[in-house]
Amino acid sequence: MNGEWQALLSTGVPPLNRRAARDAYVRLCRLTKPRGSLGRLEAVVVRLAAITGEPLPRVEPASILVFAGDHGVALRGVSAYPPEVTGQMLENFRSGGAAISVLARRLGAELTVVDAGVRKAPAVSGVLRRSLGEGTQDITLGPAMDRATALASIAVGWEVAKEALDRGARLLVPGEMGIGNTTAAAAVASALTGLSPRLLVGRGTGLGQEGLQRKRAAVEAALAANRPDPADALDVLARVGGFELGGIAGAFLAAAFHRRPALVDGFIASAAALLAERLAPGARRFWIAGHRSAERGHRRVLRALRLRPLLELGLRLGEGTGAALALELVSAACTLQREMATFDEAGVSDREESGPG
Ligand SMILES: O=C(O)c1ccc[n+]([C@@H]2O[C@H](COP(=O)([O-])O)[C@@H](O)[C@H]2O)c1
Ligand SMILES: Cc1cc2nc[nH]c2cc1C
Repeated sequence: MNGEWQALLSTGVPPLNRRAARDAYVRLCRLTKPRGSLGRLEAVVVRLAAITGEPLPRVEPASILVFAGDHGVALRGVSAYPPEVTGQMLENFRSGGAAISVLARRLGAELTVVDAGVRKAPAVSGVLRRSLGEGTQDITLGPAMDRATALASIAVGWEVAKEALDRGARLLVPGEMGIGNTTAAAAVASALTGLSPRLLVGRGTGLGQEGLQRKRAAVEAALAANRPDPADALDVLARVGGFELGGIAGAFLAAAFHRRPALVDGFIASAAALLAERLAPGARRFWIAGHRSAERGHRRVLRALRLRPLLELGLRLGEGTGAALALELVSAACTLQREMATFDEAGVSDREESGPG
């Protein structure tokens, strides 16, 4: 278990490739458009070049990795849906009926579904079995898992991501499924940022006012019962996190250490990204925030990550859906960089360097 990833982690996050970033920028300036007129798409291309070392970056094939895990705290009325939905959705992901399955097909992206610790996983083929238990323990009473299991959950994510990269994936989209996981993600985010649970607890799958109060109390109870150490991200994951959060964190780390971009999805994926950034400071520079979800705390978690989302569509689904939608734009940005004509090629006059007269 203490494999490649822990050795790499100790070497620190690799540097960005400034030369490739500069070459990408120079080409963007030569393309037939007013300078800077593709706005944030230009920043995306420059960032992808810096990450991959390729001035003409490509993001296809992309690989979507959905990590599923259950949460003991889900039995405390903190979600609008019953906990068995997590396991039931595994079959739906696999058979192609879930939102992320549809988006993956549209994008021509590979979709890998990982059982990282679902309580009653259906016996279906096509789901990677990497289960670390039948859901976490109830975090309002004690730790979600022990420290060794938290490490193992990160290793699962790293290994699944590494396998996708070895199959040729050029970009990763880590997503998740887990009834109750916005409670765990809020506790993780509160522990890591020091912000009050009040600012980070939202309605998740659609809780009413009473449920929201219960959920806030549950997060406060979890933090009081566990006292996670904010300076030790692994402790935070073990005490108030979840198996799928660890998996996502591992996938984000694998992307950064192998110089591949990853897109950040919603609130849970962002809390996991913050865990990963605390484990390997600077890894955030290898990730692009896809979408800001409607979940209350997401803006603050993105701010802690210093990432600005490409989209704000009000989704609150998870699974990687917001990031998958952003991938359409990221992919378009790369195609523009590769296929647009330069001023020279098209015989179009470039701008005057010094003003008229
Ligand atoms: O990604 C988000 O921002 C997001 C916001 C709200 C809900 N979700 C999804 O809904 C589930 C968690 O919601 P809950 O209410 O059960 O904590 C989990 O499966 C997530 O994928 C996801
Ligand atoms: C049906 C359903 C699908 C989901 N996908 C991610 N979270 C979810 C929560 C529910 C309830």
